[in-house]
Amino acid sequence: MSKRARESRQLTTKPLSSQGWELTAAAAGTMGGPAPAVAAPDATCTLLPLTSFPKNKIKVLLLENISHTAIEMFESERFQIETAPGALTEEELTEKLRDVHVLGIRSKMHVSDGALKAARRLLAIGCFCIGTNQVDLEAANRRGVPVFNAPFSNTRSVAELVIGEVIALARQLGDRSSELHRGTWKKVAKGCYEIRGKTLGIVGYGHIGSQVGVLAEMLGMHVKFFDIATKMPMGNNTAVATLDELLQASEFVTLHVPLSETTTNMISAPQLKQMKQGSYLINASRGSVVDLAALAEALREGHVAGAAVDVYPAEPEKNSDGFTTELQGLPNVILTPHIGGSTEEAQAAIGREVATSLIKYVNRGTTAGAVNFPELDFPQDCKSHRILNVHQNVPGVLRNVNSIISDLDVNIKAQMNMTDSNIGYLVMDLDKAVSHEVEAALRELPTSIKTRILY
Ligand SMILES: NC(=O)c1ccc[n+]([C@@H]2O[C@H](COP(=O)([O-])OP(=O)(O)OC[C@H]3O[C@@H](n4cnc5c(N)ncnc54)[C@H](O)[C@@H]3O)[C@@H](O)[C@H]2O)c1
Ligand SMILES: O=C(O)CC[C@@H](O)C(=O)O
Repeated sequence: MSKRARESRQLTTKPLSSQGWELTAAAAGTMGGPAPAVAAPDATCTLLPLTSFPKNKIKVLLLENISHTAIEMFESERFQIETAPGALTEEELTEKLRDVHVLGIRSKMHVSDGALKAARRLLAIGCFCIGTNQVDLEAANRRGVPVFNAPFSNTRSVAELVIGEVIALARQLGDRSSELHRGTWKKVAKGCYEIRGKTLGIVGYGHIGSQVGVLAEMLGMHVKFFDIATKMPMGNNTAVATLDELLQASEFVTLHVPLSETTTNMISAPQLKQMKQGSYLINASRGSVVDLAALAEALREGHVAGAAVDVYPAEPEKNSDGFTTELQGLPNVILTPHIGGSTEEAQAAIGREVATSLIKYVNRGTTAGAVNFPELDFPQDCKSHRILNVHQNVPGVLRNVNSIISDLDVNIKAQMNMTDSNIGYLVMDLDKAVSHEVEAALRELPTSIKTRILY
């Protein structure tokens, strides 16, 4: 008998008694909203507690004005909730994360490996937005923390803003409006155009880019796109082979790529030179995709006739903070404070979507939709007791885990393990509850990163 097996013989199974916090069907039903909340347990599920941890000890920290729809869902779960309107400094976040289980952020809050290291209790991070570049995803993965986002809840809002900006740039609306606010009546047609028949070039033809393409075509524009992946063209949109080809063919260029090594400064002086004389640039992706100094120069020279910019390489953490950019004061430049996805509809939908993912992970260990983690969505048998083990992806982990379990008086009802290049994620359902000593034995395995027993 192995040493581990001998040790595990002393471990016990344990009847679930008053330690369990029972999620009643009524409580689950109050989550509300059109998006599916955590599925209500069926009637038989009330025979066993669905979680073996006191839910009111789960601490949720929500930064950057996350929608009330998310707050209501966490409240229904009876989690403790703390909110703050803006992002924190790294030091403030590191301090706060020491006893937080769930962190919710939007695009401003940078989550570094240093902050994650101190976050010993952190179970999951929710980015209540599309972009996840603000989080060190690799570090979160290595530390066993899945990161969730809302991949398309604000897609339409961004696409509509971009279409509005195409028209606003073509008609110099920003300048005309500011002039009238200052009392200057300047009725001109020079340099103002219809968008019908013009070419819109889309860089990055994913969720947002393709939606913009559909709307632009409905307004009579020709639409071309460039993407590093092969994409199915919508309607009469056509793919081009290179970024230069797109820039040379378009009156309007709009950017919809994620921030990455390949997209940082992808529009800089050489690319701006490739754009047509008198064309327009729109950036509602990420600030560092465009070299703003080069854009300012192209605007001053008149080579670019206007620009609409929603995102900046450095953005203020709070609404009250000051802001400067080299684009301020230039003609026909529309500046917006990163509001592409900021509509009532989008924020409410994002709140529900990301809160649902986080609650499912806390309550059941479901990682479907995580952007940095092996994805497991394991059917729930309400009479099972679930163990979750995030571990290093090395040989022998299952052997060691099973040697702890196999000497107990329990049946393994189901077991699923998914791995990526760094970590593995094991979900195991047992027919009986096991004691905290078993949990501790699993946690102490040298390969274990995070271990939880749910119910
Ligand atoms: N302004 C806002 O408020 C706001 C709101 C939502 C999203 N965003 C930003 O928009 C980005 C795009 O969102 P999405 O939902 O369309 O993402 P998506 O993942 O659906 O699409 C991105 C597309 O870009 C392509 N791509 C990646 N690298 C490329 C490269 N080097 N050259 C050409 N194409 C490349 C991908 O293949 C993909 O098709 C997000 O990552 C986010 O940063 C901004
Ligand atoms: O809400 C935000 O802070 C940013 C939204 C947007 O940039 C996104 O990535 O979804």
